Amino acid sequence: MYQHIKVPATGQKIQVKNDFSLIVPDQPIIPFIEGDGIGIDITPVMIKVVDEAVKKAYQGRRQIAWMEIYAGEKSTRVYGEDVWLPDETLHAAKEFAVSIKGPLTTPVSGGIRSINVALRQLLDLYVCLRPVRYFQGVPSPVKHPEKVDMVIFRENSEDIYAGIEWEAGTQAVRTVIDFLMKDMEITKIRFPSTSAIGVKPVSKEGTERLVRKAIQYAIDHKRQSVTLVHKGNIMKFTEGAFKKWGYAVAEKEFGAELLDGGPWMKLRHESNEIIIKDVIADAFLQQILLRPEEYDVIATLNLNGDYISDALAAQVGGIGIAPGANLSDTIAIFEATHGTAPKYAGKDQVNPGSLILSAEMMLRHIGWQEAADIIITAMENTIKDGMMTYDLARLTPDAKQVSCSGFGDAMIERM
Ligand SMILES: NC(=O)C1=CN([C@@H]2O[C@H](COP(=O)(O)OP(=O)(O)OC[C@H]3O[C@@H](n4cnc5c(N)ncnc54)[C@H](OP(=O)(O)O)[C@@H]3O)[C@@H](O)[C@H]2O)C=CC1
Ligand SMILES: O=C(O)CCC(=O)C(=O)O
Ligand SMILES: [Mg+2]
Repeated sequence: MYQHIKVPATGQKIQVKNDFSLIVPDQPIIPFIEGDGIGIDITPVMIKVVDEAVKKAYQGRRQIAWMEIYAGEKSTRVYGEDVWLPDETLHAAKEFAVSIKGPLTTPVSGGIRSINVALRQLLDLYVCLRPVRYFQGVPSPVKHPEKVDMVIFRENSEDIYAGIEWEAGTQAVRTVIDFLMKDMEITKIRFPSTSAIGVKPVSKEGTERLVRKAIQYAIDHKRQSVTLVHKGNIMKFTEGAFKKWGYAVAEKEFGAELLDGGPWMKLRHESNEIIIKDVIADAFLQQILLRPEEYDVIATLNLNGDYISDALAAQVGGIGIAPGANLSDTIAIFEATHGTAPKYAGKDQVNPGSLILSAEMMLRHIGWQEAADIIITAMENTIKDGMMTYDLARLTPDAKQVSCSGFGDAMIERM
């Protein structure tokens, strides 16, 4: 059935029920994409750590049957030049429901469009979920990194990531600019003959489904607030509408009520009260440095979410320990927040923590909490003992610097 993907004979498929809950066999087949650049370093370490945690938690009763699927540079070697994202990779991600991936390269300016974004869009993985928390002992540029405990819900299917843009100087951009100036009577394009144009679609449906997930998460995890982060003062009909539609979801679907006359709202679920608020994106970026304790669950658009993810990751010690997940109602692909860090590729040097913590999220997603807990404790103890990869070690005077694989081994020793 598959051309290059070898389905392990020993495992079984995870199934998704009509209510979107999962039926997880004891030997689930989990597809993985190795990833470009440092993917070659971090992915094997992640698999080793996860296998050990699962072994410790379930003494052989449960085991992941890993199945390699291909995207990015490795795909072009397996399937042939120019095949960056084979159909069967998309098919496997759907069929097996839960996967994990390493980072994939996207060239700047020309060349292919992002395979990462394509995966999210083609599979309609509309939530990019990125929790940001502090691990004791990690060096941080701020005085109180422990005050950061936020969960970012980044809209993952629209905004300027839709890739609708036309290059300056082309016939296509001239057609678009002519249309804007003649038919739409736009007079504000400052340099029409040398402009490129990009389009930013933001929809009511896309906003509602994202904000719905963020509020539900806040309810399920007893969080204090959901903040809609937008630049609605400038982009009124896209980012401004995100704010308006977001509040409307809180009111209509969750029964939230205006707080002190609004626009902030509050909703009550059992004994928990959740504040729904909004903040303009630039103000948010300074406030997360000054008063991070005031922010909890964050719901935001695609580009804002991209910037915020890296900024918050830095605040708790960097992108080496920043995990994430791309989710639809039926499919999940876990991945780190960072990219391929090409200068470190193949050097066994970078921090595998982000991908390991992404796998920890994956274990929780399939209900294997015991294995996930083992990973968290091992990560905490490894860092507490001063065992760190270069990124954290260079900022920690007493650190015992370890390699990428050395960090994985140090975690396993502490399980
Ligand atoms: N989801 C994905 O697959 C993503 C892919 N990308 C792609 O990755 C490529 C490179 O992007 P770039 O902008 O350089 O961003 P990267 O995140 O790849 O790297 C930027 C810097 O972050 C640090 N870093 C990243 N990963 C780690 C790690 N695991 N451990 C320790 N430090 C780390 C390094 O800092 P230092 O130099 O200080 O040591 C590195 O130079 C691009 O093609 C981009 O499109 C980018 C983001 C996400
Ligand atoms: O697709 C890419 O190359 C970059 C993606 C990215 O920055 C992200 O997912 O945070
Ligand atoms: Mg990013």
